[in-house]
Amino acid sequence: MKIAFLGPHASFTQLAAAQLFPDEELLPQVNILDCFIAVENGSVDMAVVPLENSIEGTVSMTLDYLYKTPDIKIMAEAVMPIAHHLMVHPHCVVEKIEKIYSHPQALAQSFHFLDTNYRNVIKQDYSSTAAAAKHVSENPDRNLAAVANTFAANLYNLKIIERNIQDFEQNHTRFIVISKQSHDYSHKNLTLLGKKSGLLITLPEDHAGGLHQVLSVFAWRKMNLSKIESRTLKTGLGKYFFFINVVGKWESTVQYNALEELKTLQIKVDFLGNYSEFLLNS
Ligand SMILES: O=C(O)C(=O)Cc1ccccc1
Repeated sequence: MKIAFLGPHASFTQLAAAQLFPDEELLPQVNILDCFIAVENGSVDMAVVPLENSIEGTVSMTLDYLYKTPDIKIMAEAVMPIAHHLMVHPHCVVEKIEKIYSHPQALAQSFHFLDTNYRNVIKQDYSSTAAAAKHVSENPDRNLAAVANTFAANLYNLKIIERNIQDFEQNHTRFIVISKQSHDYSHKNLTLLGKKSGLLITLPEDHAGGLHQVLSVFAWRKMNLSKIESRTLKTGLGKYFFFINVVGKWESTVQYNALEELKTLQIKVDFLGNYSEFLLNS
């Protein structure tokens, strides 16, 4: 099987993909959109992309493309502890660092550290932490730094000058496996954290109690929600869709009835699947 991931090699997403798919062909993509395109056009069977971080919140690009591609479903979810390190080329003069590159989520997760210690240094968004590390390694004549993981430091021959720079000790990222097939993915060697289902909800129009109606469909069936996130529809200010996670594996008739009730209320539902959540190593 072919599995796309947000690359290049040694990105956090690759570390997740390698644990989820140790025996499959992993194909690095330049950005999250390319992961979705590869699944959409069938050049890969699945892709692994980041969905949410415990410090910085949702990866909005992933949520947006899940919404835009209703035939792409979630097959599994995996949670991985994240540690960020500041790294430079061995020739770098640390006192003269002019720019720090990383994925926007990594820069945000290390914001206070970087703001305190490198206040006057430009922070530059890059497509991934590993791409930032690669860029630093390819520009040895400039005094650049990257925020990335130890695998990237080793692969791109960079020197770690500050370890564990994330602002909070507890730092976890949730990755999802996306595919055009919706069956539940299982993995016998990974720790199973639980089962859940995912839905994207769009209300027909803005009216009093609209969201309450949606929530009541789950509430009276005692379906416990573990996440509800609103995201702009990009059709004007104040217009949103909702990403919802329901905890546990639900009896199919209960789930079917809940989805039917939402449709009766003229609520647009994209059911993303029933899937397992795994714990990964850092
Ligand atoms: O940039 C990476 O390496 C990624 O895989 C995305 C990401 C960024 C920061 C924390 C977790 C995942």
